[in-house]
Amino acid sequence: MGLLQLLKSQVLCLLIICYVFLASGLIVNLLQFCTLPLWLINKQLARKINIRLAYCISSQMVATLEWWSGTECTLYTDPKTYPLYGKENAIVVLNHMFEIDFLCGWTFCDRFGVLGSSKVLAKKDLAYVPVIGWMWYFLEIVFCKRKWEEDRITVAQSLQRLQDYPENFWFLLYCEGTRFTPKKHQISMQVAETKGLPKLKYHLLPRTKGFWVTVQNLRGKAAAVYDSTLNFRNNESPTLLEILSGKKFHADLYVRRIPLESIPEDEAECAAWLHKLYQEKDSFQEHYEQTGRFPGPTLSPPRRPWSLINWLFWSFLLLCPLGLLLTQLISSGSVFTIVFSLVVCYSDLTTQIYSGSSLDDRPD
Ligand SMILES: CC/C=C\C/C=C\C/C=C\C/C=C\C/C=C\C/C=C\CCC(=O)SCCNC(=O)CCNC(=O)[C@H](O)C(C)(C)COP(=O)(O)OP(=O)(O)OC[C@H]1O[C@@H](n2cnc3c(N)ncnc32)[C@H](O)[C@@H]1OP(=O)(O)O
Ligand SMILES: CCCCCCCCCCCCCCCCCC(=O)OC[C@@H](O)COP(=O)(O)O
Repeated sequence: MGLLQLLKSQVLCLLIICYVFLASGLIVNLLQFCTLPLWLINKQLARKINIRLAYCISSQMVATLEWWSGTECTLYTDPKTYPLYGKENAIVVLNHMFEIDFLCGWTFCDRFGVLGSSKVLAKKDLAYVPVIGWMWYFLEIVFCKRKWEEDRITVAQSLQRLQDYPENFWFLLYCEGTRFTPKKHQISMQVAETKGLPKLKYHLLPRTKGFWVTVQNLRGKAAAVYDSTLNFRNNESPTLLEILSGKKFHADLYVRRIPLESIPEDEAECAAWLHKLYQEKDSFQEHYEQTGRFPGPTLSPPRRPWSLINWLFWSFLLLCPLGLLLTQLISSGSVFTIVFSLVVCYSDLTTQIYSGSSLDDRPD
């Protein structure tokens, strides 16, 4: 482990990153709350302001992936459709296998200039999470209770509201509905069997209702479905904690652009279409497993400096007063200072001693 890597893996760094994220996030949430009266006067302006405010939060997580951990992202896609990305509204269908798959999605959103406005069909519980959930409320994120009797009305209504959305967005749909685990896979393949559907090896059986309602309600607004399949090199499954500790990974994303008009309108036909799509996605994963790459040409859309600039701005704004406070406390020699310093040093030390990486790095 290099010196820089060792520095990045310190608990103190993690605490600083989380402090900046939470403090800035709550400030942004407050600013978003202040835009409430504007929604009554000028809705489109309120939406545009909220897109920029949301960028302040989500781009910090993108910055940790791109600039702090240095994770690289390669896109496998048709060069003919590449110029359309970010220039049109799209429904993104992504496999849900990794803890940080949403973060890789955000990274691509940033690279194509749609990070602030991008949306997801998210479970309702996430709406109550401070910072991210509250930010989503002002971004008009679509929430579902995973109770179709209720969702069929509320999800459709939320999607209809996006018809006059003023900026381009990508709408993310995890059709599997939950993250892949062997247990969930086993159950969903039992469902596949009872429905007479072919088995999937790398995906859960997709839930078709959310896809159908999304496609139907975004017709005329979204131009295409981006069928996206994500994987990490060397069979790795990165965690958020590893990213925050500065560990580097390499993500590969395979994207196919499918015009929305080519998707059937009838619910049953649309469901059959989605099942076929997941069988194709499964074959792409099989290809990746066999060859270590997805089919087709690769492109590497460059990371942009804005996420880093935003992160540095908030860090400067929030760490300067904290630094001044700590300097004052240290010069006063209070009991709090000593106890706080000891706790931080102790936790750093124990992490170093017990973490697998430091043990692995010892000479034989
Ligand atoms: C160029 C670059 C391109 C791309 C870049 C990539 C991405 C970037 C894009 C945007 C990023 C933006 C934001 C991302 C940020 C963060 C995201 C983070 C978090 C969100 C994650 C979530 O919250 S996921 C959970 C919520 N979402 C979903 O659940 C969606 C899928 N679900 C549905 O669609 C459901 O149908 C529903 C929710 C609408 C309703 O659910 P309900 O449970 O009521 O109904 P079902 O669908 O289950 O209907 C019952 C039918 O299901 C069958 N069944 C039963 N058991 C199973 C099983 N185990 N598996 C499959 N099917 C099952 C049952 O038999 C019923 O069958 P029917 O024949 O009657 O339909
Ligand atoms: C700068 C960075 C600092 C970060 C420090 C703080 C970390 C805060 C992290 C907030 C991340 C919020 C993004 C939420 C996305 C999580 C994905 C998710 O939750 O998917 C749910 C699905 O799978 C369904 O789950 P199940 O209920 O089926 O199981």
